[in-house]
Amino acid sequence: MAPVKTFEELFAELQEKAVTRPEGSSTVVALERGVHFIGKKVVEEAAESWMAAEHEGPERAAEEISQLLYQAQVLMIATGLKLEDVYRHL
Ligand SMILES: N=c1c2ncn([C@@H]3O[C@H](COP(=O)(O)OP(=O)(O)OP(=O)(O)O)[C@@H](O)[C@H]3O)c2ncn1[C@@H]1O[C@H](COP(=O)(O)O)[C@@H](O)[C@H]1O
Repeated sequence: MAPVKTFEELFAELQEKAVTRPEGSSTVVALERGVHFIGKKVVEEAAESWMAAEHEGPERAAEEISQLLYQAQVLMIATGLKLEDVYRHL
């Protein structure tokens, strides 16, 4: 089983990709396409999370929610936000 990645670890990984811009990174492609594109992905994954939770069971819901968290992080990076900027509203 692959090691578990935390929310903070994923964010640090994405921040580094945003700086180093490695080839083949889906995050870099999304950042190049911009906030409008990423925003649509957030909405898409939110809808898929809802549908999975209501109709497809917890395992599928977990998969879709992980993608929602990923897309939310990409949106934060595209907007120039750090985790702390969001956490202080929690
Ligand atoms: N957790 C994710 C993650 N979740 C979703 N996605 C991508 O988000 C994009 C949009 O999702 P879509 O649902 O539209 O894509 P799709 O092909 O239709 O997939 P399905 O929803 O149909 O399954 C796809 O390219 C997914 O690969 C992710 N891309 C990357 N990560 C992680 O982010 C890190 C950096 O990844 P790279 O930037 O690709 O190196 C790595 O740790 C990755 O595991």
